[in-house]
This record gives sequence, structure tokens and C-alpha cells, in this order.
Amino acid sequence: MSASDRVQRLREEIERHNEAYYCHDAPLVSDAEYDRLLAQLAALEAAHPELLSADSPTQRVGAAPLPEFAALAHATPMLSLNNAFADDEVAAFDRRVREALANDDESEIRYSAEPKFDGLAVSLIYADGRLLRGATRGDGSTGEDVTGNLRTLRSIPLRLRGDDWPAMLDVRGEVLMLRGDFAQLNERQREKGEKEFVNPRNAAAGSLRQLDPRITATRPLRFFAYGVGVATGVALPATHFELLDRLVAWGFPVARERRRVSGLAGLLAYYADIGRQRAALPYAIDGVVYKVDDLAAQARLGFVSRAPRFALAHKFAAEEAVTELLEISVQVGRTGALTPVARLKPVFVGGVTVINATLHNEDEIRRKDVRIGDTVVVRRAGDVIPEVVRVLVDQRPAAARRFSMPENCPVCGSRVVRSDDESGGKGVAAVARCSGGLYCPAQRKQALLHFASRRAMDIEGLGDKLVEQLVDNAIVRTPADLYQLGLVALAKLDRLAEKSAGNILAAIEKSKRTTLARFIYALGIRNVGEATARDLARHFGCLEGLLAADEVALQQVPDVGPTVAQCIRQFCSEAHNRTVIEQLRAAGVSWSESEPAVSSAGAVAGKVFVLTGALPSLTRDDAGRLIVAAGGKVTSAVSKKTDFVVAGADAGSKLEKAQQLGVAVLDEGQLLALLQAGAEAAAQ
Ligand SMILES: NC(=O)c1ccc[n+]([C@@H]2O[C@H](COP(=O)([O-])OP(=O)(O)OC[C@H]3O[C@@H](n4cnc5c(N)ncnc54)[C@H](O)[C@@H]3O)[C@@H](O)[C@H]2O)c1
Ligand SMILES: [Zn+2]
Repeated sequence: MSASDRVQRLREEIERHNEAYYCHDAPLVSDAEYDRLLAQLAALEAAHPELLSADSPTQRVGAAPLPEFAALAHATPMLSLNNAFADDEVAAFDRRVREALANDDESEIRYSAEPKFDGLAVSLIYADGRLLRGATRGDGSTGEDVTGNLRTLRSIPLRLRGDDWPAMLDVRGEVLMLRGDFAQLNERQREKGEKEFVNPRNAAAGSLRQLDPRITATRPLRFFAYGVGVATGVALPATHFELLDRLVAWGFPVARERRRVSGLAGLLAYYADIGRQRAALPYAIDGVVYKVDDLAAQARLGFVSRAPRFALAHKFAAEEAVTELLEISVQVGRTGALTPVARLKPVFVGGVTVINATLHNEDEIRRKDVRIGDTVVVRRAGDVIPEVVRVLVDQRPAAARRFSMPENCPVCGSRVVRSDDESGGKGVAAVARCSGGLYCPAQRKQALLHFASRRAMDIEGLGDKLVEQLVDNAIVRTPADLYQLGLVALAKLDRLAEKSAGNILAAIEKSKRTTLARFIYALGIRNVGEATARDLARHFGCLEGLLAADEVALQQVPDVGPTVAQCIRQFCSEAHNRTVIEQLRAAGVSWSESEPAVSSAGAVAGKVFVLTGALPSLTRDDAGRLIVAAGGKVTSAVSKKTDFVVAGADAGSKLEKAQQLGVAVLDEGQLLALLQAGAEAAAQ
């Protein structure tokens, strides 16, 4: 293809993206991809100056205003900024400024440094201190009149404060949406079944460019001022930094993070500092902006076609990039949850090369309609795991394939089951899990630690480090293997002296005598905690009864609902788990078949207790055991069903809740008295 054809193609493609981005607030590609295309075009035009034309996207700002809005001509143009990504580009900028201002090399330039807001630029015209008109940037010389919409923003003063303002003032600044507000807006849009926005910038632009200001009024938009276009009638300060102070005095919000810095070192230090704060800032920024602070010097430096010479945008590495999704594979986590992971064509994003990105779960894949072979937008922000944000559907190849979760665990082959799950703040989502909890290598360490924990089989000394070594050296695969361990194998492990190896073997041996409740709890069945395990043990009396029970039978047990019943059923019907249970029993793990009869006559029997705070002499576990032995029940959350809250020192929200609900509150002494009374009643 000839250079002229390539230039033509690129211009058409870029114009298409400009229209989608600036006119419809719905970009088709990531900013990084767009910037790449623009850089390609600029490079071609530089190599072939004869192809350069004034209407090239490299020479213009933004896009023409939409005809739906009245056009508003800017008295002084609203320009873009020259961009830099690398430090040496910043050094070149600083050098150019010094040369143009004929500074000798000794004195450093003073700059005003500010965050680069990722929103959209507007101009606000004040006449005699009152907001007269407001417009978008448009193509730089003509914008869209959005006065009515801008009036709905609380952060834009309708009247200027003080009385030293210019008779005519053109304030330049950015309209944006705070990240928290953006997330909430998208949540609402999703609930209403309306279009979600790709990012805060597009949400802000789409919200401001509404034909009906009443809609804009419902959108959480903010304004931050960063400059002045025109000011008549009063003398302005000598520096940009002081001009920002003046804007504050007139009632405008400006960036709190702005600083005055000197020379190249000052610029780069500021860039690094804001880069560290970036993820914690309430608004999205895509870099920082450096401006020569001295306003007279700014005027001398002037402008090139589409940007001032006195300013530079130093951008952060793109947090989003576009790449190809080659395959979807499945990872099994410590708790058995299956996570689909996108295998990507390597792409540079957020400062590193990314080859995998999470797809979270099957619902997310369906919601985003991600298919194998798709071109996708990948985001990596801060230290967050890279994720697939969305698909560029118009680039989908015919051969793209849908993904479905495997029926069997890719690690151990056990059946995969789906259950509703609270997944970290994202609400309820159907999570696919491997049901081979006792057998699955992916879940081994977790399962063993739980099995050995104090309230389960109580194997003293079998902690994190040891489990790690036992599993990594393939000495132990399932809890049943623990009972086959010998001194020789154990003593070979790092840092384990013969004596402590002996202690651990003794602890393992001792754990063989247990109770049914502990054993059930030790199995680590999802949603079966200590209290439920106890209820199950009491209800069925023997393990065989539990293993044989169907979901209906399981729901006869107090507090066992459909979800818990289903979890138990799935666990017990997985053949791999049954094998491990048989091996455990064969190794000698045992309990007396009917649990010790519980007293039921006392004041405590059948009552529901919640323990909170530190008791003076009993540990919380001891108190719990005493209550259970007396036939009571211990739960963790206070509700209307709670009979007593036992509160010690530093009791917090649970005590408050009890007081709200009018639940009786006991101290340790009162609890012991109640237990005593219960025991006496039971003895009669
Ligand atoms: N994804 C797409 O399809 C697509 C299409 C077009 C443009 N874009 C993106 O838009 C951007 C280019 O647009 P641009 O020409 O507005 O350039 P720009 O956003 O890189 O820089 C100029 C703008 O910076 C803003 N700004 C923020 N903080 C500022 C501050 N403190 N002082 C001065 N100005 C500040 C102003 O709004 C100004 O108009 C690029 O990031 C590009 O990737 C993307
Ligand atoms: Zn598995």
C-alpha cells in the first residue's frame, strides 16, 4: 500500500473513532489504541510532509459540535496539550522552553504542576460576575452551548465570590465524575436496564451533553477549574499558580494536588509522586500537566497548531489496552472455586506485559459476551489483577467460540457444582466449585489446615509451614494420609527435629478419638460450620445416617436450609470424598456412635446464645462448650431468635444490636449462674 493510501486509511479510521468518542461518548477502542493510531499517522506525515493537510486529525482538536446543540464560538481557542510518555520527552520539553525563553542554563524554569483530569473541557463565561454561558470544547474554535446543563452543577458558581473579578471572565476547566459516583451511576443504569458507561470520562461527557438539563441534574458531575481564557477589566496575577489561587477566591474548585516545582528534576519528582497517589485519588487522571508558571513567559512561548508550547501533558502508562483473547482456561482456587482466566496475546498495559486476565466467573463472561478469539479491552490499574473489561464486538471473527465451564474439575476430575456465593463486594454471583474438597490437589493445603484445626480434629503442631512442606513434597495428599505418616518421613522435613516430629505423630494419634460433630466439621463441607456440624451429629447420631440422607431429610435438621442441604449432598455424593472418609475410618478415626446425651431440661437447653467481647475468666471457646454441653446453642450473629447475648469487655456491635432488639444480656457471672441452675434442674 502506498504511503498516501495508508495516510488516507488511518485518517478515516481515526475520524471514525473521533466521532464515536467525541460525539457519541462511546469509544470503540481504548485510548491507548487510539493514541497508537494517531502516533502512526503523525509519523507518516512527518516522513511525507507533502501528505500533510490542515484537516488531518493530527492538526485538529476534538470533533465538530453536534447539530442538536446551539454552536458557541470561543473567543480564544480551546486547545489540546502536547503529550509525553517518557522522561526524555519531558527533558526535551524543558530544554525547548529554556531555549525559547533564552534562559541561561543555570536558572531553572518554574512550573505549575497539576493532575491531568480525565474528563471533558468546558469554558464558562461570566459577565459582571454572573454565569452567562457555558460550552464544551467542540473542535476547539466552536463548542456546544450547554449552559442549562452546566447550571445544574453545584461546583460551578452561578455568581462569583468577592468583588475583584474581571468584568468579563472565561474560566477553563474540566467536568468529570468522581470514581465512586461513576460506579453508583453504572449500578443504577444496570438496574434500570439502561446503557452502562465505559469509564468516568464517557459518563461525564454523556451526562453533560444531554438535551434535557433535568437528566444532567440527576448525574453526579463535578467541575474543576485549571485556567482562564479571557479576563478583562482587572489585572491578573503574574503567575499561573497565583491565578489558580484567584480562581479559588472567586468560588471555583481547583486540584488540591497542584504544586509549584522547579526544573526537570522537579517535574519528574511530581510525576512520580502523583503516580503513587493515582489509585487513591477520587477522580480518574491520565497523567499530569506542566505549565510554565510565569504568565508573561507563557505569552511569549505561544502556540503551535493544536497545543500551547508552554504546557505539556506527561501521561501515565495506559491502564487499558486492546489485545486478542486466545483461549479461556480455568483455575481452581484454595476453596475449590473455579475462575475462568483469559489467555491473551501479550500486551503492554499499566507498565507491564500482561498475558493473563481474570474473567471473574461465568456470569461475567455471559454479561460481557466474551468469546474465544475476540478482540478485548484489558485493564490493569495499580496492583489489581488485570481484567477483561469488554469486547470489541465489531471486530469479532466469524470463528469466535463461546465458552462454557467444564463439568469436571480440571485439577482432580470431581464434579463441578454451582452455588450462590458472596463474592467480595460484587454481590451474589453463581460460583462454580469443585466438589472434591477432601481430594482435590488445588484445595489440599486448605483442607488439611481446616481438618487439623483446633475446633476440628485438633492436631496440635500441624500448622501452615508443615502442611506446606507435606503437600509440596507429596508426602500427604488427603487427610487420610496423615494417619499413615511415620517418624522417618516427618523427620526428613526441614527444620523438624525428631522430638517435635514425635510430638506431631502423638497429636495425630490422639486425634483419632474424636466426636462425630468434630469429625463432620473437620470434613470442611461448604457452609457447614461448627454449630451446623453439631446439629447434624445430634440429629443423625451416626455418620452413615448423614451420608445416606437426601436433601429433604437434611432439611429436617434445625437451621439446615436448602443451600446447606445441597452443599452437604454434593459433598457426600462425590466418590472421591467418600473414599477419603472410608480411609480415615479404616485408619482408626472413631467416636462413640451416639453423642453424649444432652441435658434438655435446664434453663439453657434449646436456648440460643451469642458470645461477644472478652470474658474475665472463661475463653470464648470454653464458654461455648459449656453452653453446648448444657444443651444450648451458640451462633455468631444477633437476631430476633437470639435468647441471650453474653458480653465481656470491649463488646461492640453485637451488644448494641442486642440492646436494639431487646435481647437479654448476661455477664460471665450471670452465665455461670444460669448454667448452674440448668444443671440442677436437669438433675431433678
Ligand atoms: N478511544 C478513542 O476512540 C478516542 C478517540 C479520541 C480521543 N481519545 C482520547 O482523548 C485524548 C485526546 O484528547 P485531547 O485532544 O483532549 O487531549 P488530551 O486529553 O490528551 O489533553 C487536553 C485536555 O486535557 C484536559 N486537562 C485535564 N487536566 C488539565 C489541566 N490541569 N490543565 C489543562 N488541561 C487539562 C483538558 O480537557 C484538555 O482539553 C487522548 O487521551 C485520546 O486517547 C480517545
Ligand atoms: Zn478439584
